[in-house]
Amino acid sequence: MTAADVNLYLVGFMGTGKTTIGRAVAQRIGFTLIDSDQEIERQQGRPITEIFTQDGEPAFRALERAFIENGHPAERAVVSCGGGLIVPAGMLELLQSRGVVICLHASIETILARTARHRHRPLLNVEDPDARVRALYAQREPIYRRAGTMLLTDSRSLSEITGHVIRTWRREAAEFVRRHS
Ligand SMILES: Nc1ncnc2c1ncn2[C@@H]1O[C@H](COP(=O)(O)OP(=O)(O)OP(=O)(O)O)[C@@H](O)[C@H]1O
Ligand SMILES: O=C(O)C1=C[C@@H](O)[C@@H](O)[C@H](O)C1
Ligand SMILES: [Mg+2]
Repeated sequence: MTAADVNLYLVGFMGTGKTTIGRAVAQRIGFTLIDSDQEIERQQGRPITEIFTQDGEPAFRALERAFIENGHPAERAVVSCGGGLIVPAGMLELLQSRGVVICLHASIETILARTARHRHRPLLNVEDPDARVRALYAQREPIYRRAGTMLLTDSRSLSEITGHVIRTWRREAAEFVRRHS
């Protein structure tokens, strides 16, 4: 594999911009964009909220693992990962064995603002979504912090973040190929 073909995995908390940035990055570098949430919904023929209510969160996490293990291309893909995909043990290491992992970060205030208007995130369909976001953010921060290069997205334009992600991916893809050759 050459560095120009190495997959890019975008991880991070809900609302950090993985889907939005993933789309822009894939377009710029000519890769296929795959959003794990959208792909799982397509395979299952039902929205994530329904998977959570009908089968429970552990069933959804198993679908995420199957998607990473054998449900996406091994090369030339930008994979926008669901916000909790790297939380279960072993998932981060699995991603790191397949390509470059970049974590998008945002402050809690920014996340609250970006997630406030949406109802498609089952974990936030509760009486007090702000409290839920704060609790999950605190619980997961240590996991995101060790998930590869972390890029801050607060008050940065989409094009600035996209450029930064692409430069980081280029540098780390070269290292990835060196390590795996
Ligand atoms: N840098 C940014 N500046 C302003 N708005 C942004 C930025 N990044 C993302 N947004 C907005 O925040 C919202 C959430 O973004 P997006 O859906 O890409 O996040 P996500 O990380 O994919 O979330 P999830 O984990 O729930 O899938 C969208 O409305 C998007 O337009
Ligand atoms: O942070 C999470 O656990 C989630 C984030 C979304 O991308 C979806 O994968 C789902 O709503 C769960
Ligand atoms: Mg998304």
